[in-house]
Order: sequence, then structure tokens, then C-alpha cells
Amino acid sequence: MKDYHMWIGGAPCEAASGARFTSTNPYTREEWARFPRASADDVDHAVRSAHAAFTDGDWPTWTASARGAALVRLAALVTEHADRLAEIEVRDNGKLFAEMSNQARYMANWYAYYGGLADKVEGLVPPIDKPGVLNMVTYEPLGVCALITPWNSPLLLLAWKLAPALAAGNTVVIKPSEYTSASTLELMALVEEAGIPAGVVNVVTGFGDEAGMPLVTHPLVRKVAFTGGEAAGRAINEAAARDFKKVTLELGGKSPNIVFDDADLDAAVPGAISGIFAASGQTCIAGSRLLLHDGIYDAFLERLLEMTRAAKLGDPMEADTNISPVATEAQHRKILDYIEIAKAEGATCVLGGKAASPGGAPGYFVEPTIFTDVRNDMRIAQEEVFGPVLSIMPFSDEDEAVAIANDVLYGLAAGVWTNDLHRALSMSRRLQAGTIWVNTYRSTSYTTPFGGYKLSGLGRENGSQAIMEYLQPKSVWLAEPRAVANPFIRR
Ligand SMILES: NC(=O)C1=CN([C@@H]2O[C@H](COP(=O)(O)OP(=O)(O)OC[C@H]3O[C@@H](n4cnc5c(N)ncnc54)[C@H](O)[C@@H]3O)[C@@H](O)[C@H]2O)C=CC1
Ligand SMILES: CN(C=O)/C=C(\CC(=O)O)C(=O)O
Repeated sequence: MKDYHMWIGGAPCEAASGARFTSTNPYTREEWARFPRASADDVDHAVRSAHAAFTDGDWPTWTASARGAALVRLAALVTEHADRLAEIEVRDNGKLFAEMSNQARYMANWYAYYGGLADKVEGLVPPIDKPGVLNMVTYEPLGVCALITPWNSPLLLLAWKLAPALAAGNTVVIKPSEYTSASTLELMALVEEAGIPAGVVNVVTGFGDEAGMPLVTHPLVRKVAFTGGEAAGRAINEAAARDFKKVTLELGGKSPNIVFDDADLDAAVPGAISGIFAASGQTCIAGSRLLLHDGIYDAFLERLLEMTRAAKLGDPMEADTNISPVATEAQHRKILDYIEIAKAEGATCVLGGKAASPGGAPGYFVEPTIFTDVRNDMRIAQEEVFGPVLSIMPFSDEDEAVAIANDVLYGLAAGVWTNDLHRALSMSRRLQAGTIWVNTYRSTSYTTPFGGYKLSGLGRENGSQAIMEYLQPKSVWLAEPRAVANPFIRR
């Protein structure tokens, strides 16, 4: 059993209460690590450390270029340690090592990208309409930022927040998911090696109600960046609003993957599988609703079933495993419950539909599951399952596809498979989602904004504009001293 410590003020730290909680390996169901169970007092200690680092000491004296250089050093360290970080994440969330090692390497780009951007945020000198005045607009950091992350891609989704936050000059307190705390704590050694001063990055470990909410409501926190479920996102947004904190929320989705009759099925069939069975469907951008044009419905379904039946369930560390266990017992239960709800609603289960134990493995496995005869008003078509469960619906034309696709409370992403450019442009315009993929699926990048319409979130992460979510403009007026004609009238 490995004992981890929180990271506060540049030093390992226990919870004041001495309480701890454990992490379970989803493949073996064995507990493997212990973590401090933070309370409000520990959160206050971390936030005050971050605030001290923001107001005093070295960090406020660093130039933007120096901050950027530190982030570029961190990018190199993340790349060097990618496989070790990935292996730790697999031990915590059970996702394929092949996926997590790719992700660990790719996330280094966020630190390099925002490291390069740090000294490119230029102010303004507006041609102000007041004689004798020089006006300058500068962009300043917010202060202490709370970064709250989920279990499906802990370090990648942390990078989406930590990189711009530090590039902008803020200090942070991170609260990783209680299911996947280890990799974030392992990252702290690299943050220190990159030369980022003590107290700039702090990590508290624990539960949403006991540690997460005290972090959100702490008066010295000026920004909350969150990725996770709708319920937690709503609670966080409501709490943060009480003292006008800035908030970005990356929440869930019920994304449509739409295949037209002119699509290249050699690409679209793997694209549908990538959308729902990669990561065992545990991604906010899961293509959990597959809309098939009547003209290709039978052919597509036959190829989809054939390819999915060939998927190998097994040990996430093995290179030939395609589908690994889901991350937690709670998720395992939730997914199986939704499968039974779909059956009770009248959907037809044409593949999978139950728990699995490949080779007798005790992990939280769910068979890749496909439902047909799904109506879009069914719960299985409206609610996020966050697992390997696909709902298939037919459509006859673009208007029907758009109507079905948009008839959900979410709007995170959508896929469109067609070789018709006019249709691609029309669908991209008509679909209500923050990301539209045409002839691809589940791609994200540090170069382009990501975020949701409707109940899928608030604000955007990634891309050059995301750094502005961690900055605030200040207008400075330099005036020549001169008497005003009438001090009782604003000039
Ligand atoms: N959008 C995404 O990428 C993700 C979405 N989800 C969705 O959320 C559902 C619930 O999954 P959970 O693991 O319970 O995720 P969650 O949304 O409850 O937790 C995500 C993070 O927020 C923290 N948290 C929870 N409640 C909080 C609160 N009131 N104040 C501050 N922090 C809080 C948690 O400790 C964790 O660090 C899943 O079934 C899935 O549908 C889960 C993980 C990632
Ligand atoms: C934002 N997001 C949510 O889950 C996207 C991810 C994580 C994942 O898919 O595991 C991604 O782009 O990889």
C-alpha cells in the first residue's frame, strides 16, 4: 500500500485530522494507495499558501517570459515521465495504458503551448477621447484559482486548466478526483523540478463535499475551473456565484454521431466505435447516440456489430486489450442500471447488455452494448451514461437528423460523416454543440476551443483565447494635472 501526501506550500502535507482514504484498482479491485482526506481546514491552509505565493515572494516578480520558460521545462519533464504517469493513472482509473500513455505525451503540448503564449498577451493603448490623457489597458492575473478535476483523464484535463492559469501568473489549488489522486501528486515533483516556486501550485486530496466545496467557497479563491458531472457543476456554479468568482465548467454530453448515406463506411464504422467504446465510453464527448441514414442502416449495423464483437476485453496494461474496466464501482452500477432502463423502455439490445469478467478478471467490466429501436425521448437517448452503451436511431433526411441531434439538454459535441461539402457546412451550422467533427470523432487539441452549449458547460478551454479566462483587464489613465472647468460636472 503506497502512502501519498498532499502538496501545500511546496511541501508534503497530511490532513489536519490525520484521516485518509484509499484508491482501488478497477481491474483487480484491490486497494493500492492511501491519501490524506482533506477538510475545510486543510483547504484553508492550501488556499492561504497559494494566496501568499500570489502576493509575496518570487512568483509576482517573474516576467511572463520566465513563467513561459518554466512551463516549457514542465512540458519536457512530462514527456520524459509520460509512461510512469500513465501507468499510475491506469492503476487508478483502469483505462487502456495505450490510451493513457499517448495522452500523457500529448498533454505536454498544453504546457508548451501556453508557455509560448505567456508573453504574447499584449495590452492596448486606446486613442482615448480625453485631451491630456494616456490610457493603457493591461491584463492581470486573477489570484488563487481552484482547479477541480475528474477521474477519466486526470492529468490531461488538469493540463487544460493548469497551463493557462500559470501562464497568466495565477497561483492554484488543485483538487483531483478522490478516485484518481495519485497522478496529480506525482506531477508535483515535476512542477518543483521545473522551478515553479513553492506555494504556486498546491494539491489537496479528498471528497467533493468535504474538500471540493470548501475550496469553491473560500473567499480568497477568485476562479473555479471544473470538469465533471452536471450535478457537481451546478452546485459549484451556484456556490461560486455568491462572491462573483469566475467559473468555467466542462460537463457532460449526449453527443450525436450522424452518418449519411454518402459516407465512407470504412471510416465511419471505426469512427462510431471510437466515439463510444474507446475509454469504455468514459468521456464527456462520447458519441452515445448513433444516427444512421435509412439507406445505410443495415449495412452499417452489420459492420458495427462485427467490429465490436471482435473487441477484446481484458487487462488495461496489455497492448492487445481494446476494452478495459470502467473506473469505479459506482460507474459500473450506474451503467448497468441504464442498460436495464433501456430494456424496460422498449429498446432492443442487439449486443452486450451485462457485466463481464474476461478470463475471470474481477474488474468493473461492462460488455460493449448496442441498442436499436431507440426513440429519442427515451432516457437512454437523453441522459449521460458515461459508459460503453450506444443508442442507434434511423433518420431519412438532414432535417430529421438535425431535429433528433438537437433534441437533448446537452450540446458538447457532434459527429457528421458525409462527403458532401455543402451538407457538412450546413450540418455544422445547424447542430447545437461546441465542437463539430466532420469525418472524424473525439479529437481535441490545445490549439482550438473546447466547451459546451446548453447544459454541457460554461466557457471554453484550449486555444489562444483560453488564457483570457485566467486574466482580467485593467484600464490605467495617466492625466496631465489640469484644473477642470466645473468639478461638479463630469467632463
Ligand atoms: N465531463 C467529464 O469529463 C466527466 C463527467 N462525469 C460525469 O459525472 C458523473 C459523476 O461522476 P463523479 O466521479 O461523481 O464526478 P463528479 O462530477 O462528482 O466529480 C468530479 C470532481 O468534482 C469534485 N466534486 C464533486 N462534487 C463537488 C462539489 N459539490 N464541490 C466541489 N467539488 C466537487 C469531485 O471530488 C471530483 O474531483 C459521472 O457518472 C459522469 O456522468 C464524470 C467524470 C468526468
Ligand atoms: C473534455 N473531455 C472529457 O472527458 C475530453 C477528453 C477526455 C477523454 O476523452 O477521456 C479528451 O479529449 O480526451
